[in-house]
Parts: sequence; structure tokens; C-alpha cells
Amino acid sequence: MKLCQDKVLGRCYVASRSIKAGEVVLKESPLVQGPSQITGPVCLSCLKSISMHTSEECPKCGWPLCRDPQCRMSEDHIPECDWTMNKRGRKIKISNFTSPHPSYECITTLRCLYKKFHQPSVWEKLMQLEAHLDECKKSSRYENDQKNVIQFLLNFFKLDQDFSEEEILKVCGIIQVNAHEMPLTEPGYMAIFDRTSFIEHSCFPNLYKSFTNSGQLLLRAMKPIAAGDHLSICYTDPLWGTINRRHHLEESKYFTCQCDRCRDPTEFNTMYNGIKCPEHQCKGYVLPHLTVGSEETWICHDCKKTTSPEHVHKILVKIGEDLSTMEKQNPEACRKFLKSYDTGRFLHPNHYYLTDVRIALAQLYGQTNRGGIQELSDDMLTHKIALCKQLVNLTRTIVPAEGRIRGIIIFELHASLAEMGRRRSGQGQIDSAQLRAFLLESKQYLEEAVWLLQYEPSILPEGKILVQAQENLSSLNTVLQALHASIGDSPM
Ligand SMILES: C[S@@+](CC[C@H](N)C(=O)[O-])C[C@H]1O[C@@H](n2cnc3c(N)ncnc32)[C@H](O)[C@@H]1O
Repeated sequence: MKLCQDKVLGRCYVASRSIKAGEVVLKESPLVQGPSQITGPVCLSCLKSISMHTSEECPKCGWPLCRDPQCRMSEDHIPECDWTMNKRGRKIKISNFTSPHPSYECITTLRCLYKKFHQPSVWEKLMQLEAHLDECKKSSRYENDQKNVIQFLLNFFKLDQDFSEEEILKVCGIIQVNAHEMPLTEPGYMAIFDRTSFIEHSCFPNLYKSFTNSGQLLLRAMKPIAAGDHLSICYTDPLWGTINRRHHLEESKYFTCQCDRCRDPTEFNTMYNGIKCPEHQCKGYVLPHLTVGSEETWICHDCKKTTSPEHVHKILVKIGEDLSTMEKQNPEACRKFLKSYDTGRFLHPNHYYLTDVRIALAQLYGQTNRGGIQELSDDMLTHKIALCKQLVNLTRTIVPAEGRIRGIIIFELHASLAEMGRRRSGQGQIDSAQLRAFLLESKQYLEEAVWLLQYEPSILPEGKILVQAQENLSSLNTVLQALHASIGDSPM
């Protein structure tokens, strides 16, 4: 990777050689890590959630830690422990374990500031990162950061001798712009990395972000990358619609995305944001056309007429409310939602709201009933396969680099196809050759799932699915070999 300077992007990385799909491009440990700004009390060593009953006070400073003896020895907790005692001068008492807890808002900022005196080389690296200081001062978060982070650090920890308000605000900005949410604990935590901080954003990126069990960040190419191509990751949720992604990036990273996906109102012909055109007799869908610095314009792909953003927002708010109050763990509720809205009357069938519910339902089928996938009715199994196939096609088009979600869906698809084959064969509906065709298709998907998920850490659900997928692949190969032998022709 070669660091370059771009007029719009600032510093960014380009590939210094061609990179194959699947190659790991970067693996690095964090410069700093700490709790998310808005969190309930967590152990300040392992960063896992704690309660009054599962924690005990650090004997030196009073901040609660979990009861794992290793957490008492961890160096991660030194910054706040040291400054609580040596700057504030007395122990802290956390007695309220409800979430969120304001005292935790400053911890990650404090840990960055601590580097100035205790690891100057890391401090230098942090100070090189983009902070968007002017934008921070105008942001909606500024007032809160001023009170709960800056003033708290200056007054409670008595840091006014060592840092100016501006310096602390700069650190807040650096965290805001560069920190990654780490899903390795419950709740997740934040970490800032060195080289990863210079990778630009795209909603259609060529790199995929994963993690190791020990908290390293791993970037992997998900498509072939030519020498000279820009390297990119997605800073936002790639499954959100254009407007939500845009809003999130403008609010938290202070730029307007102009990637290929955002500039194409159809999102590569998927109509991912499509809302039914209100024009009488028009069968088309209105799509968002974005211009930097102005509100979106919604234009029908078919009749080309413009619809007011208010009309679109009214529909999105109404259906969004139904979605947010829907019981997402309940297959019946998901089916009901799809039945109401997957009619083309309001939303395009590929709309992100429908996609969201399909992803949930594709996984719930077989998970929520006691007997698993074997006990699903034929209709439900057929529906599960149809949902998975639809999602695989859609995600391949709009988020090809999103290994995790596609890996999970493809894993579900392989299991459903194998079950369908076994079921039909057991009922005498298909012969051995047809069963083999089902199992070969299932195996093809399974191999893709293993490829997509191969770097998922074993402590995350995706890592557990990977282990299961590897086991299934070996069993499926055994079954297929036996089938080949019984059919009497060569393996395919
Ligand atoms: C994590 S930093 C990336 C490195 C940054 N360019 C630098 O010079 O430090 C994120 C910032 O980079 C810029 N940036 C990243 N991706 C961008 C994009 N696709 N379009 C415009 N600006 C982008 C924005 O200023 C954003 O706040």
C-alpha cells in the first residue's frame, strides 16, 4: 500500500501492486482502545459489561473491574487508574450501574491524552490523524463533549495544567473520525488504528474489515485490486439506504460520499431505495438523486417526474415505525411485515426495509423452532431458500465486499438446499442423481461461505458459523463420495 494525498479525500492509500481477491492486505493492533462514549459501566480492563454483582472495585482507584483476576493485572486500565489517584487525588465510586453512565464518556479520550506523557511515539501518531476540529465545534455533539468530556477531564481529573480545551477537543475529533467500533465484547468498544486510519470510505468498497480474537483489525481484499487502485472500506452500515448512509457520514465523518454507489440512484439497478411513484398510472419507482450540499431530489425512474422529499419521508417514517415496533425475533411478525409491504404498492421489492426483514427471516426459519431446519414445513423451507437466493443476488450486487452477512446467508442457503434434497429423496420424489445435484449445489455455497468467513474470530457468532461450515463441508464430502460410488460414475 502506498500513502497518497488527494484534493478531496486527504490522505489515502492506493495499491502498490495488484492484489488477489481474498488476500489479507493489513493486520494491525490498536494504538488506543477504550469504552464507547455512550455506555453503561464496563470493566476497564476487558471492556465487558459489568453489574454491581459481577464487579469489584480496583483496590487502587475504585473504578469497577470484572472479577477475572487477569483484569486486575491488565495494563489497559493504567491511564485512568493513575490519573484518578495521582491527579484527582482520591478514589472514584461508581454506584449506579444503569446505562448510559456519564463518567465513562471521557475514558477513551483520557487514554489518548495519557499517551502524551507515557508513550510519546503513539501520541505523535494520534496527533497526525484527521480531527475536523472546525466541524467538531459546529457539530450537535459539541455541547455534550464540552461538558461531559472536556470540562470533566479538566476539572475532575485536574488536567488543566497539562492540556488546553482545544487539545482535548482535537482528541475528541480524532476519536470521532477515526475510531472503529469493535464488536468483540458485549457491549462493543472503540479502537483507533494507525494505518487503517488512512483508508478512505466507499459504500462500495474493495476491502472488508474483520477482527481477530485478540482485538487486531484485519483488512482483506474482496475482489481483485489493480496496482494504483484506491483502497477503501465502508465507514457506515452498507445495508442502509443512500439517505441514511449519507446522513451518518456527514454527521460523524464530515464529508458527503460521492462513491459509484451513491452517485447511481438505482444502486446498480437494484432499486434499493425505490419508493412507488405517486403519479397516477405510473408503475415506476422514485429514487434519490444527491447533490453535494443540497437536499435530495426524488425522481421517478420511469415517468421522470419529481416527487417531494416530504412525500417520500412520510412513507418511510410510517413503514419505519412499523419496522421498529415489529418483533424481529418472531418469524410470524416478519412474514406479516413482508406480506403488507412486499407488494410493490409502496416499496420496490428490493427496498432496504424489506431486505432488512428478509435477512432476519432467512435466519429465523429453523432457528426459532425446536427441531431446527429438519422440522420446518415444506413451505417454510421453500420460502427460506427463496429468501436466501434473493438476498445472495442482491448483496453480491450492492455489497460484494460484505463477507460477514453474505457468508451467513450463504451458510443458511447451503443447509436449506441439503435439507430439501434429503427430504425429497427420503420421500422418494427424486433419485440419487437428483439428490447429488442438490448436494453439489449445497457444497458450492458452503465452500463460498467458508471462503467469505474464513477470518472471522471464533469468539463471534460468525466465527462459530465458520467452524460449523468447515465441519459440514467435511461431512458433505463424505456423503457425496458415497453417492458417487452408489451411482457408479465419477465425482463432479
Ligand atoms: C479516517 S479519515 C481517513 C484519512 C484522511 N483522509 C486523512 O487525511 O487523515 C476519514 C476522513 O477522510 C476523509 N474521507 C474519507 N473517505 C472519504 C470520501 N470517500 N470522500 C471524501 N472524504 C473522505 C474525510 O475527511 C473523513 O472525515
